[in-house]
Amino acid sequence: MAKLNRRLLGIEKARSATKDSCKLRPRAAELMPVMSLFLYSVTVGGHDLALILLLSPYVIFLLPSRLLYAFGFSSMRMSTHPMASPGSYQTTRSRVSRVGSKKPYINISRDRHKHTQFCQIFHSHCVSFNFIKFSTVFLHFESSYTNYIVDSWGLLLKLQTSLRWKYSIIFEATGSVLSLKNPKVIFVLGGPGSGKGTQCSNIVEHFGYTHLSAGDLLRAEIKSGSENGTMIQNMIKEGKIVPSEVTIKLLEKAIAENENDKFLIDGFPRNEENRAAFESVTGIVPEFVLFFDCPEEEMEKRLLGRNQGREDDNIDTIRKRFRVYMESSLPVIEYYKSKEKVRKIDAAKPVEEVFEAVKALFTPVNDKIFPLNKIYRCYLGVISVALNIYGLIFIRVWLKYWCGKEFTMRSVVDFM
Ligand SMILES: Nc1ncnc2c1ncn2[C@@H]1O[C@H](COP(=O)(O)OP(=O)(O)OP(=O)(O)O)[C@@H](O)[C@H]1O
Ligand SMILES: Nc1ccn([C@H]2C[C@H](O)[C@@H](COP(=O)(O)O)O2)c(=O)n1
Repeated sequence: MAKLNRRLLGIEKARSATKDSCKLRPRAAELMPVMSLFLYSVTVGGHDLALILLLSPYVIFLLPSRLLYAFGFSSMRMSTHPMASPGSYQTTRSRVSRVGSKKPYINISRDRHKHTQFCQIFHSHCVSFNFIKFSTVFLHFESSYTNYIVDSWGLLLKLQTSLRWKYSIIFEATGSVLSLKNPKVIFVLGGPGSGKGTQCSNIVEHFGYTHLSAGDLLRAEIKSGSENGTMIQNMIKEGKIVPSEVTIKLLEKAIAENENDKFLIDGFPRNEENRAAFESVTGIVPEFVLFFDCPEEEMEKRLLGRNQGREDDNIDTIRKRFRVYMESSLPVIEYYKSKEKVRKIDAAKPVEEVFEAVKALFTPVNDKIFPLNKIYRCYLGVISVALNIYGLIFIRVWLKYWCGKEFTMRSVVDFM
């Protein structure tokens, strides 16, 4: 029970982080012109203009759904959903799927034990909400008295055990809690000792990303005394790649528990299996792959001089890691090259020079042409609103004195 509570707490945290990031969605930049037009129309422009604005597709469709989304409401339009039909469903530790179907639908996040149940859907409907679609499904469990609620965030709640059915909202996605968080992910790849960790620290400092090192997460798992600890330790000692399932679970948890939505995933994916499994489990496709290219002799020199007490920084393991890198990790880089996602950096240069090259990739094009800090951006926003209003007043005056017409939507349309 305590374990379940801890798990719930973690998911609850992920849920609030997701909601927080959603709250930021309707951007000021997006709202400003509409708000200024609206302000103008209710104060100076006349009621018919305000009415037309209120009836605009943006205000009718996008704004309410964005606001609802921001506040976590759901109900919108009902429709039928292929999944939401009576039938037999199988729940395992982390999935609910129709019996015989491989496609996972929800993250049920039950417990550590492989737990399979069979359930029957006896009522369901589907809700489409903006670009998200989820279904409300009542499940009848044939083999268990334990009932849970699974909501669209992958949240698990315990129902009264007297109830024999289960109410759940199935989020049509990849089956990961991360589907709603929709984080921005950059994979950081390169040989052992190429300087991935060093440069990630610089990126975190300058660009507000969260750094997740797959190697660090695995080492922390060993230290935590988890059941996988010994297996991970042995594999790292041998320079081998830990099974994807283990690493992905650690990454998923770290992303879900972090409030940030921008992540540098360092040292992952290390092989084709890592890559394919991560994409299919989380549904996340990287923005790009930052590839640190460095000759082996230089990497070897750096690793031998690292002095961080890492068990795998000895010449035997280093050689094994190089072999695994050439055989398993380079094909992943080739794969992303074919997708035009690789940004290659010459990592043999001194740290500062490497970071200059990295910085160029992270600096938005606008900032390169016209660097503005936040205060100047605010000024610019206020100026653009003022110009909007000024422009409208100008059109109004111009219409009245030169064309002899009142400024209504009709007169603007007639004029055009
Ligand atoms: N450009 C550089 N020039 C010289 N030394 C560097 C450079 N970048 C990093 N180093 C040093 O090389 C060592 C390895 O760097 P770092 O830990 O960043 O590599 P890594 O790619 O993250 O390694 P691993 O894959 O083993 O975790 C560190 O001691 C670091 O200080
Ligand atoms: N995706 C990954 C990342 C790392 N490992 C293991 C094997 C590596 O030798 C070790 C250290 O990683 P590093 O800190 O050098 O990035 O961790 C893995 O199995 N799978």
